[in-house]
Amino acid sequence: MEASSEQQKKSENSSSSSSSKLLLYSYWQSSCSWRVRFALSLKGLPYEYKPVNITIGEQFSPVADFKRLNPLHFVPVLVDGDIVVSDSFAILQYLEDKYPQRPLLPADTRLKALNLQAASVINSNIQPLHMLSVLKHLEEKVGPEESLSFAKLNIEKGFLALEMLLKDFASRYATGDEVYMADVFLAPQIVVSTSRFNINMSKFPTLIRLYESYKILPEFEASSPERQPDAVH
Ligand SMILES: N[C@@H](CCC(=O)N[C@@H](CS)C(=O)NCC(=O)O)C(=O)O
Repeated sequence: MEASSEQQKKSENSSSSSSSKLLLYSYWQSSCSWRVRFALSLKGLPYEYKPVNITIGEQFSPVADFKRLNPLHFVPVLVDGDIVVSDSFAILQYLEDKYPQRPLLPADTRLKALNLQAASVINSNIQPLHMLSVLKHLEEKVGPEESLSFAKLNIEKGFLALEMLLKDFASRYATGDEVYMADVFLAPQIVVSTSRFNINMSKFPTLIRLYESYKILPEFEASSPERQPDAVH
């Protein structure tokens, strides 16, 4: 009896979140949002797009009450029924557990660790050092030139680490011939670094080569900033 009521509860829980449409709070130019859009697209999961314009402070709007979704006021946020997950790293792990189709992590433990490490370098040691609020703060306190050189220095440092980490494993994609989490983090980061921060990629031959593979992936193209409903052309 107990087992069956437990099973029923489990199936109610999963159906309550799997029957409702996924919602993604996103900003078209946000690389962190792009990672999630890319992952959703790879997994073939439809979702409703909820735009949050972080350049005009919509993430702080008391009307939208965004802090209830993410107390840090950052995009992306994924809502799956009554489950709310923020931070692209956590969101990708959540998607991996809940929607295992087209895995974002390989079964091989070494390659899995490498994917997590590469994603973490971008999530912890590159993007947070060039994010909007950090650069705005530096611009005000130290100046626009210093703020830009701080961002560039940290992107290059992170890319150098990724180049070293991946060069012996990369094939068509970062850790072999399948697209995994490292790629999902790396592809948008390369675009943002070159287009917004003018990073010269010649020092990173492995990353340049990987980008050639990303460019032609339909899931990457479909999740690109220009293809989003809030894009300004
Ligand atoms: N580690 C977080 C970082 C989130 C983050 O920094 N989001 C940026 C956009 S990529 C943001 O919302 N910035 C708004 C701000 O800086 O105020 C994630 O991967 O989701």
